[in-house]
Amino acid sequence: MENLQPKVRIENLIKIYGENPRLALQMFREGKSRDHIRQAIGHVVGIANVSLTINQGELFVVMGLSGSGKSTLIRCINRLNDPTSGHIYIDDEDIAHVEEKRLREIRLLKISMVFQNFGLFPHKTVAENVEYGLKVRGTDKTSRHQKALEILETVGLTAWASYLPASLSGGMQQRVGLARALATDAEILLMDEPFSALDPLIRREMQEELLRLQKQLHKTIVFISHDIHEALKLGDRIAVMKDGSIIQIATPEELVTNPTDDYIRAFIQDVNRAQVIKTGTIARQIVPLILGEDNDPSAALKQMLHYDCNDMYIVDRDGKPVGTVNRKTLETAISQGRDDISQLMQTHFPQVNASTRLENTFHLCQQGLPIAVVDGEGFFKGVVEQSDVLVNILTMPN
Ligand SMILES: Nc1ncnc2c1ncn2[C@@H]1O[C@H](COP(=O)(O)OP(=O)(O)OP(=O)(O)O)[C@@H](O)[C@H]1O
Repeated sequence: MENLQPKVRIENLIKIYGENPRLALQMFREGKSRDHIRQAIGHVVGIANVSLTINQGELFVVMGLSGSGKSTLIRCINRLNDPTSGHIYIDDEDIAHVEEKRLREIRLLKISMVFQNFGLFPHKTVAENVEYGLKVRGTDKTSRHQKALEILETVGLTAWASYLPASLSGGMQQRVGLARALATDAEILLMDEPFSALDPLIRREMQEELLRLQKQLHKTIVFISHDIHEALKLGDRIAVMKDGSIIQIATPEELVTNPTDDYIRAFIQDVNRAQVIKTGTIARQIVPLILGEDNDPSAALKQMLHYDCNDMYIVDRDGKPVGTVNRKTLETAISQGRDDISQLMQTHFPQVNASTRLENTFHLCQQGLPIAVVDGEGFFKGVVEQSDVLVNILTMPN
């Protein structure tokens, strides 16, 4: 992501549950362990000194096993849980220390929380349900109805606007709930395991729906999940929690390629890495030959020897790949005194976008040539060899 703008900044957050959190806080600061504090005075350190920044427009997943502190963390962001110590800045305003009145305004205007069952009102129509968030924010009737219809169209439920939720299937009701959360003007969405009660098929549908809507809406989303596959699919970044602390914050790719410890490794051991790693990440950066400029076969051969490759890419003057040249072909051409590379070029070659996951690059390996990796505009970014693809799919990181 470019131009990262912090939206939520958490600094040294500590949340302790119990009668006397100050005493427990003191013990914690003296270096007593979470277990020790629980055994000694029965207090639970829910969040044990967490700092992190969530950027504007980011879908930030908080993942961890049951009891690791995910809900506690997300509930501190809108102060459903009062932090014991630390700061939570939302747009540079410390929500941990604002007065009640301002807190209510922030909750109303900036933050929307989505729970597991979405809690639709059974006696309100689908449209009225979607409008609800806007209604409590004081949006007038015409505008909120208009907005509700727009968002219902986005989730493909326009025809159901005047029905009661009970007339819709479970999956459709979930979509209404999601539409309601997204229809509010809240810039920050806190989603606490919203899809975990759904059957796998609907769950996948909802995940895709969320990703699709997020592309249009660019909300800042904090999404809790205990499912690594969901986290990897949805998250721009993922924070992995354990015992109230954050063990690693990383992009999905970093997490599967560079886990920091055994706890993370255990999480990712069953992950299909090919579905996560982008081809661009493993591309080798090489300087290709430029058509019309690098015409000398001997110089080209030298370049190939430098990279120790058998096939070299040729790009046009804009930097887009146009073909490859083979080492043997070059050697033969040199021995025959031929000197124009464009005559030796093979114009059929495999090409893939840098953001393509390895699982969709795999089939290109069969062509026997290194694969040209290009960016969104088609400019040459590097190559991947068949062996690069296989090694990255098959090898677990250390
Ligand atoms: N109201 C509470 N009173 C006392 N302890 C609590 C309270 N809420 C949470 N805890 C404790 O804080 C720790 C973190 O709980 P939290 O609910 O944040 O974890 P979680 O990762 O969201 O778990 P789950 O996935 O099961 O919802 C746990 O040890 C839990 O027992």
